[in-house]
Amino acid sequence: MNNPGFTVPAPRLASCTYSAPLPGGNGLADLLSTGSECAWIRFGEGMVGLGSAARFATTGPGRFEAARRWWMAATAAESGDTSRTSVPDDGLPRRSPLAFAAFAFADDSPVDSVLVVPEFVVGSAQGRSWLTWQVDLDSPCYAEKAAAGWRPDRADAERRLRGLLAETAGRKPDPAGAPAGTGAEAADGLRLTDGVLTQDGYRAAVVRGVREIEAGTLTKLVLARDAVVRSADPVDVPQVLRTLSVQYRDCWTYAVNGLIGSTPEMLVKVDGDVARARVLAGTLDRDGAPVGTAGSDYARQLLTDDPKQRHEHRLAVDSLTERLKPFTTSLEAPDEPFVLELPNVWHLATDVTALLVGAEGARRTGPGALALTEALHPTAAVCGTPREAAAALINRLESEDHGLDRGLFAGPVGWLDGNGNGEFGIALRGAVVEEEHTVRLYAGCGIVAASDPEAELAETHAKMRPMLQALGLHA
Ligand SMILES: C=C(O[C@@H]1C=C(C(=O)O)C=C[C@H]1O)C(=O)O
Repeated sequence: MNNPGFTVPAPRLASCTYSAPLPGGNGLADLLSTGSECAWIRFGEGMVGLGSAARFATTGPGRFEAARRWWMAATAAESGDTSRTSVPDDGLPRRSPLAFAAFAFADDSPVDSVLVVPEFVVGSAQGRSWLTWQVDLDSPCYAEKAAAGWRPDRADAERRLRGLLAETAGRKPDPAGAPAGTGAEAADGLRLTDGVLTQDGYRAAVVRGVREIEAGTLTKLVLARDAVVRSADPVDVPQVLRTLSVQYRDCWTYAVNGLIGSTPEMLVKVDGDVARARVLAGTLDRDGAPVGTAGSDYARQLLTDDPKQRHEHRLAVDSLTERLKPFTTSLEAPDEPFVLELPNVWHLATDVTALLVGAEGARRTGPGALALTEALHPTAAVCGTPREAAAALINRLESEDHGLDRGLFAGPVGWLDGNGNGEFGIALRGAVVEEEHTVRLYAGCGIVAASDPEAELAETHAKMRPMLQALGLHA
């Protein structure tokens, strides 16, 4: 690699992974303590990253390619001993080295897309837990030892982990000073305001979007708005994530570099030769809806049987399958969507499964998670149809008219390993921690010819509800 395309040299990562109980003996989410951890949790399982071994930041249309090249260089030292599957040998998921990642939605966003390589990754899946220690062999701490042949091992890992946990315990926010997270008192110190794209601005943008659709420029467009929560006390990010991971168990709770949330939508998951996605589009607020069986009937009537919702959903599924297909030897996407029930909303959902090309032989020759993410992002679930026309109109109606840059919102967020495996969700139902007392929330809706501005605005409220409630607001 003569011209890797980055000025700071890539690290030379080495790692060791071993079976171990979760530190502290509680659940994964309980490892979140300072707010600077990385996280990826669903149904109580997943991974939490502690500390930092290396980091890469980039912007622009080449952000995925730059990240991919940096990651290839960083993991080259360990890439000799890999098989493609993430569940090999002694039953431990082979996910090392591992980075958490978040990418900006737009090619021209000034916001950094990042790869974060935590020093420790604590993982849990199928009742097993493990620890991975990752170091940069060229960093001042290890260079001399590494030159003499040293490589990370379990004994050193355990020593280092004890040190790291003691350090972070010292930085833990004072629980007495943290917001309680529920109840009227908690809401007292919190203030919710419109963001740069106000609610009035949002209605106006939807009207203009519908007009463009009627004029035939495009078929579907996703428009977003932002809102800001300011808190008298520092925002208790670990508590917010713990709440989300418990209340939205079926969603992927994520934290990377200040981007936090719990998304129900999977852009692409690559495990060995198999790629999976969960496409969502078509939303119904559960607030005020009938409960129990009556609720399911209501959801079926207003989602499954509604041509507007079905149309919106079909466009989102097609945008994913058309772009995924060239990388696959077989692809399954049921014609009939199912209704995904979340605590705040119902969605029309389609799960897609595909077998990737290059499935023969011992090593991956087909695309990895990051290459697929680049090919698939942005789908019509968060951009529109056709993609280019929708992206241009989003730029006009959100950015030029109102100064809203989506930043990492609606971009891919997740993790990747050194073998091309990984999971990238779409960063929805989330927020960016802008500073200790301020978080900016985002939510968007698919706009089609039949869209009503007031109903779309109401839908953004429903989509912000999980984060608002986790922050302690009554929403
Ligand atoms: C854009 C968002 O959600 C997307 C839009 C949806 C819709 O318009 O029905 C549904 C799920 C997501 O694909 C969001 O949550 O902010």
